[in-house]
Amino acid sequence: MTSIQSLEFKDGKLYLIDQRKLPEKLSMFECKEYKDVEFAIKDMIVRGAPAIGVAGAYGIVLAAKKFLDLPKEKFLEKIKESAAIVGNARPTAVNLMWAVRRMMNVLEVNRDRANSEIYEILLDEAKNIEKEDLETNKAIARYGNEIVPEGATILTHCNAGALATTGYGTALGVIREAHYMGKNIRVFADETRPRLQGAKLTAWELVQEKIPAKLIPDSVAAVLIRDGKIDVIIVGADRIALNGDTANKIGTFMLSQMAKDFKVPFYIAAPISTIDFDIKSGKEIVIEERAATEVTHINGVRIAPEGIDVYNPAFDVTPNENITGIITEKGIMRPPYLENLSKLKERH
Ligand SMILES: CSC[C@H]1O[C@H](OP(=O)(O)O)[C@H](O)[C@@H]1O
Repeated sequence: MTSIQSLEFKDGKLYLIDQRKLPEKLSMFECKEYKDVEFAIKDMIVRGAPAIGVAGAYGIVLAAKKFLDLPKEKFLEKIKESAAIVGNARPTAVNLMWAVRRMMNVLEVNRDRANSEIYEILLDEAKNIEKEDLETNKAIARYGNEIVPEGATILTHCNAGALATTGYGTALGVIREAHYMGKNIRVFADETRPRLQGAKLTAWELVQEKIPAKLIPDSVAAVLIRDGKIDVIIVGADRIALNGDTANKIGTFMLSQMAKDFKVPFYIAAPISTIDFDIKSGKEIVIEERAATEVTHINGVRIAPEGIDVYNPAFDVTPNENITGIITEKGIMRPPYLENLSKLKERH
């Protein structure tokens, strides 16, 4: 059973697996204050929607610690300023702002308490968010296995594993669970250019646990789907609109279109905290654009000529009509998504 834990809050600091250095090196990045957390999210030391949400929550705890000795009003003001900085570190994954808002609600409710009490209450809330995430992933894994047949070949994209969450994973959690249930599954993992989360992170998780898998260049997926080699596709998500349109790592939309054309089931695995109940369609989702060097370089080595322009959107939006189902901790959501996802609001 996996024991990969992407982060840990200990002795008043947040420790993150430095995912930029995997698979060659397993090392921890230490966050002493909220600005370290902002940097870690921006530079993808920690990445993956649920993981950056939990990291963001602990960033606010670190802010409370930093400003503890200020007069009350200044203390509250500085925490709110820090929360805005951490919450805006990356725009697409809704979990970051969801976690920040949840922490701010707790701050507001307890604003009249002593600063030291507020610090402890915020720390407890961040720990709750972390604990709930792991429980959520286990529930997603159980429900997800309703759609994984014995002996299935599963295609996944990017990393929606233990490293993208506080543990176990979402899409990769379903795959893990199927493996541990003895379903004799095998995996094709897209390398996922340009940041190579599949090659560096998903492959690492699969190898750690000896889950039968093959790493493929992204462009191989279409041939496997066309040739009937894939039984089901399961990917993660960064933001889900109420109509089911889903933002996920760039390349997901292309997979979903191939799946639709060749009638391969295509599932999103995500916690309810990844649903944005304030937007009705994927058109409203902000897609993060990242640095050109992510495309022109690999591990710091230039592979494209100086002077070439680059377009590097980190995500794309899969239209709801391409999605067979959305696996959540409350069950598998099916179309009509607007009706069915809206019902989840009160359960969240
Ligand atoms: C379990 S959410 C994982 C989700 O996040 C990844 O994006 P990034 O690596 O840029 O944080 C990717 O979209 C995954 O599906």
